[in-house]
Formats: sequence, C-alpha cells, structure tokens
Amino acid sequence: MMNQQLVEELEKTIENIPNFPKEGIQFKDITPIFLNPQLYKDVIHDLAAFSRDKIDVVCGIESRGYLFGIAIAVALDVPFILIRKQGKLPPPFLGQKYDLEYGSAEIEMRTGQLKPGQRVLIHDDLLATGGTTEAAALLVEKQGGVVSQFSFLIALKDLAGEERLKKFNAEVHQILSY
Ligand SMILES: O=P(O)(O)OC[C@H]1O[C@H](OP(=O)(O)OP(=O)(O)O)[C@H](O)[C@@H]1O
Ligand SMILES: Nc1ncnc2[nH]cnc12
Repeated sequence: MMNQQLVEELEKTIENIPNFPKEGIQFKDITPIFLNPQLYKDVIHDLAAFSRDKIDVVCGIESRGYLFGIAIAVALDVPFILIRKQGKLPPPFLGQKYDLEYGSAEIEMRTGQLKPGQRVLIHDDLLATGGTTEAAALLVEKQGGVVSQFSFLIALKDLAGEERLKKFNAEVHQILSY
C-alpha cells in the first residue's frame, strides 16, 4: 500500500474520543486497527521500512508501544527490549521519571540487555508531549546505547513532542500527524 493510502485508511480507522481521560484531551483510539489484520500488516511494513538496516535493537514502551514494536523487531530480525511502567520489572533495572499529557509516571528498563554502542529505535504508538519518549531515550543513553531513531503511528503536533526529541539528533518518523 502506498503511504498516502495507508494514511487515509488509518484516518478512517482511528477513533477520536473527545474529553477522555480528562476534559480537553482528544484521545486517539488505535484499537480498531487490530480488527483489520491487513491494515496492521501495512502499518508494520511502513514502520519496518523506516528502520531497515539502521538499527540493532528496538525498544518499545509499555503498553501500546509493544503492539507494533515487537512486530517491527521481528520484521527486521533484531532484538526487542521492553521499557516498562514502574514496579513491573525484576532487578537489575534503571528508572526514569517523566510527565504525561495527563499525569506523571516512571518507566524502567532492565540493565544488561542493551549493549553499549548498539543503535536503538525507540518506538511508541503516539507522541504527545514527548515526555515518555524522552525518558526512554535517557534510559537508553544511560546504558551507552545510541538513540538512532524514533517512530510513532501518530504524532500530536500541537504538543511539540518533536521539539523535545531534537537534542537526541535521531531520525523521527510518524505515519500520521494531528
Ligand atoms: O508524549 P507523551 O506526552 O509522553 O504521551 C505519549 C504516551 O502516552 C500514552 O501512553 P500511556 O501512558 O497512556 O500508557 P499506555 O500505552 O499503557 O496506554 C502513549 O501510548 C504514549 O506512551
Ligand atoms: N491524546 C492522546 N490519545 C491517545 N493516547 C495518548 N497518550 C497521550 N496523549 C494521548
């Protein structure tokens, strides 16, 4: 599928839910994508093409970042490392606090899985303020990984997440911008 067709198909499929989970938030619900296996495969094809031959490892962010991140890693035949919400991983791990579009949180990453010098794709379903992705990139850098790429299905432009990622000097790709 050409990218423009993919964009149109996704725009028809992703639902906008106003005022969820808080007043003023336009929530993008990606779950209808999983009702359409061909569309899911087309999304993975697009995201994998962006990263082919450019990365050694995919780091995916809990939980919606796993839905596509694992499939990207399998398509590219590279390892996948889970970045989890606080309190889920056994030691040893490193943690990083961050702020969300709604609320604040902490993510953690197992140490010893990422090897120093490896080129990393950080993948998540959606870029909003960039707080989550920035925290993930800091965890990768703390372990000597090279943040080479970020990819998302969706970027919310008004929240300027991409500005926040500029300091990592990595390539950024999103299929849809709102
Ligand atoms: O750019 P930011 O402002 O940091 O926001 C984006 C993050 O928020 C959402 O995750 P959420 O924390 O809602 O968790 P979930 O994936 O488990 O639903 C989304 O999946 C991203 O991870
Ligand atoms: N507006 C939004 N829609 C869906 N997921 C989100 N995560 C952070 N902001 C979001």
